[in-house]
Amino acid sequence: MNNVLERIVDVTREEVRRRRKEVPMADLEARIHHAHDGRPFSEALVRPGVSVIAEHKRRSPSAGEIREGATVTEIAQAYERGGAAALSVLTEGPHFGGTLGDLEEARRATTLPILRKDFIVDAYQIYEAVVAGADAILLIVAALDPADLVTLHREALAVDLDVLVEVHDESELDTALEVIDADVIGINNRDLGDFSVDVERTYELLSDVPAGKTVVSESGFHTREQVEELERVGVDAVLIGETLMRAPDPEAALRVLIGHGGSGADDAL
Ligand SMILES: O=P(O)(O)OC[C@@H](O)[C@@H](O)c1c[nH]c2ccccc12
Repeated sequence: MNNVLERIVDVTREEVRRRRKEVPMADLEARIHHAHDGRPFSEALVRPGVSVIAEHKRRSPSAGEIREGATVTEIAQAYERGGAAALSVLTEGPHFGGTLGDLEEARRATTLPILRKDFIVDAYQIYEAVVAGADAILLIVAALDPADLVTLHREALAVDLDVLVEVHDESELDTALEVIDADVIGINNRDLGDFSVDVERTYELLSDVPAGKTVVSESGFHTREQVEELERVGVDAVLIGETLMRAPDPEAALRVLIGHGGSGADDAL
């Protein structure tokens, strides 16, 4: 594992230990039975064209503060009106400024399926996700050893969550396929070791993904042309955060990226 990711994972484990003391796992388990009905996440990604998973992201280690002042409700509703297929809500606190409360708020504000975007290393976080109203979680292959990947994947499916399995290179893709036979594969164009971005990463790995898998390209997208290129090569969905969060009008920006912007709408980006 590499440095930035390693540090975030260490901090996450500490945070989970602290939260576990406040709300014991058994309490969360009891609350799962009263959790909301799920919304179909994976299904939303395989509609015709490239589906957009629009992300709520306040700040990041690479970009610093991205957008201040806007509420989750405003952003999530703008994404829904703009045509997002699903939402991603970053709930990691120390590095991304997110909370589980953000996810709860997004759930109340829209009808879209929601991905809990976080560094999931413990089953406790999966239970939290369900109780907060998530329909899917992210598992990052680079952050987990194979045994933990198997356990967490199984736990998530057992509580009816879909799982987006994130890879960044060929060996991680092999792990995702061989160890858990992942259905939904996220190719992250950003290296979580140094936060450098190269959207070519998606094209390099795509040919190694077997037919029948759902592919999501993640990170670094700014233009309609880039999204069109993904569509041409058969990528199912794209995960976009920063470009939408920085846009003066996130709804208009999303329309442009999806191709529903109309003439002269490029200014929205
Ligand atoms: O803001 P961008 O470049 O559009 O990227 C969104 C998303 O892919 C990115 O936030 C992300 C992908 N995988 C992650 C894992 C943890 C935290 C964040 C991420």
